[in-house]
Amino acid sequence: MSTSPGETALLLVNPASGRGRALKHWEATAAALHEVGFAPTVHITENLAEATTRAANAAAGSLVAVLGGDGFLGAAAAGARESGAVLLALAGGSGNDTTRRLGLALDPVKAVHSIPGLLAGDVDLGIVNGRPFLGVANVGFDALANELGNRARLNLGPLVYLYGGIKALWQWRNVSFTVEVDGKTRSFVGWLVAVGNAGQYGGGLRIAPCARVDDGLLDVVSLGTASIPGVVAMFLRSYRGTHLSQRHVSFVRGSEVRIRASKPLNIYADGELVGALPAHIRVLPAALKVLVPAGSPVFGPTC
Ligand SMILES: Nc1ncnc2c1ncn2[C@@H]1O[C@H](COP(=O)(O)OP(=O)(O)OP(=O)(O)O)[C@@H](O)[C@H]1O
Repeated sequence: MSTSPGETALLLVNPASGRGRALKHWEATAAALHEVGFAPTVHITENLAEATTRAANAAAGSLVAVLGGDGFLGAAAAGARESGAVLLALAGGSGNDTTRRLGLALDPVKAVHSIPGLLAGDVDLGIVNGRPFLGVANVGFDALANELGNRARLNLGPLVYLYGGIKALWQWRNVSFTVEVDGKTRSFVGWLVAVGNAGQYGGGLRIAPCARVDDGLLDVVSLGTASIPGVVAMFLRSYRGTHLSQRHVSFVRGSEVRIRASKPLNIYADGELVGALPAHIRVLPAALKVLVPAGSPVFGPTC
């Protein structure tokens, strides 16, 4: 992205992200924005909705740098979609999965210094029950792990999701899911349904490893009646994205997804609680512009 001296930019900071990680880094991040030619206005937000409003009120084509986690980034993306502002994801959260998946530096200062070499790519936005998301919408065992991780008292960084997953293994009981993808319905008993846009969650789990943000499609990955060792194996393999060929894992791509379950379950998106099933998930192709490095892993052919 080319910049001219004194160019306006917003820096949105979630003081709660990463249990204080964003707060720790915002001053150095603002200074780095100055160094690359911006005159940033900093907003330390009061809540998630403020990220949406601030990004929605930004000038079209202006930079909105988002220092927070996946949930905060998703909220800002919802606003940038309305204004036409260009988003920069800065890792200030616990998992920072979408920032990682886009291929950006995890050090916010380094990411800002890389701006002159970044490109503004058109990125799809997922919408689950009316709420926009960039990364993954998920329901089942992984959503329970997310919920239990959010309740952890200790500051565990990305390990918070591992902690949540271990706790969830003892609590989860398989459910009967009905999943419709572009009109084709499948019912199965199992562990989870994850709908990927950027496709990564949980601090490094590439649950939908073939997901691209520029294909106008969602990658739907389900896990059926695997044993506990089978589930653990799947999650371990998902760090490398090699789990799709595993028994009980199914993968289908489409633009509209409906999910129901045999008992009340909550669906999460970008690590945030959306609400209860049923869920209707769709994709808005090329909905917003996001800064990415050339050769970003979620643009162009993946697998
Ligand atoms: N002042 C605030 N501004 C914005 N969000 C806030 C604020 N206080 C608490 N939150 C909560 O922060 C959560 C979003 O956190 P965020 O995604 O930025 O970080 P994280 O959960 O630590 O990281 P990750 O999602 O990458 O694992 C939301 O649930 C939101 O309600």
